[in-house]
Amino acid sequence: NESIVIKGKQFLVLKMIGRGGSSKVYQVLDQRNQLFAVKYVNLEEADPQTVESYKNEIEHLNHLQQYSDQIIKLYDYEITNSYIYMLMECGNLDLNTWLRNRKTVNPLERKFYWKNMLEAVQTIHKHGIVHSDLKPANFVIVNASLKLIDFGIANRIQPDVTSIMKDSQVGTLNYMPPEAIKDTSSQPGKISTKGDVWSLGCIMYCMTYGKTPFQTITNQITKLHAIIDPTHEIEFPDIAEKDLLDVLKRCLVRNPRERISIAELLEHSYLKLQS
Ligand SMILES: Cn1cc(Nc2nc(NC3CCCCC3)c3c(C#N)c[nH]c3n2)cn1
Repeated sequence: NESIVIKGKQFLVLKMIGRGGSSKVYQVLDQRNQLFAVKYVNLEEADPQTVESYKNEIEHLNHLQQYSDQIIKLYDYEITNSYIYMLMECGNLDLNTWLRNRKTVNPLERKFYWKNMLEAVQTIHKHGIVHSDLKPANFVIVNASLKLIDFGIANRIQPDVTSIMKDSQVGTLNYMPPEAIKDTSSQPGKISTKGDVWSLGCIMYCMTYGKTPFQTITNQITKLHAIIDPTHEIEFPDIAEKDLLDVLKRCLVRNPRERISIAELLEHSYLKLQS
């Protein structure tokens, strides 16, 4: 097995967890047999703007460590002109893989994961960051809680055609809010924090009904039209947890101004622990 040296510390690579474009994530062991995740980014094919976006993401990740336990721990990092190494805490599994493998979700587990996701996203919003591309692969399960692993700031380095995009959920439209599609200015920064609420609502919809609201529409253009079409009613099959049904309906409101906020979701009766 190969080893990686970060800031003079040696790590033994156990396996590659995932890869996307020019970045790879490894599961590694340090000398004391502690488990870590190392994200490696090859900067050789990255343009200056992309390098800057990665540095920006790392600075924010480093800064937000202190504000919430629902942000992945970043222990160290090394940036050179040709690569980036980020030494982070290692999750047991990402939420996308976990959702795919689980047929049914335990209601209490779902409620706890929802609280974790809200807290993570509230933390980045409080520091002026809107993710705008939230999906299950952005969260990992560490012991019993969910942690956010990226803020959607770093550009996806255009992969060389040979690289197999195993990064499971790159480019999925299933979590995209209507305003991001309709936003004629198409300035990403223009999307408010309410866009992340829509995406979180799609994740919770999937944890409730086993699929995202528009997953059955396979044609991407038809899907985009359905997301923005007010006459296309999203189905909410009846469930025992009426509070959860209310959460889903309030997150999946097409008008961002009428959509529930993160702060209101954290006060919602669904999160009150009795039941
Ligand atoms: C499948 N699986 C995932 C883990 N754990 C894990 N995956 C991480 N990224 C994964 C890369 C592939 C796509 C899904 C996220 C990171 C991480 C970053 N970035 C920081 N810590 C992590 N821990 C164990 N199995």
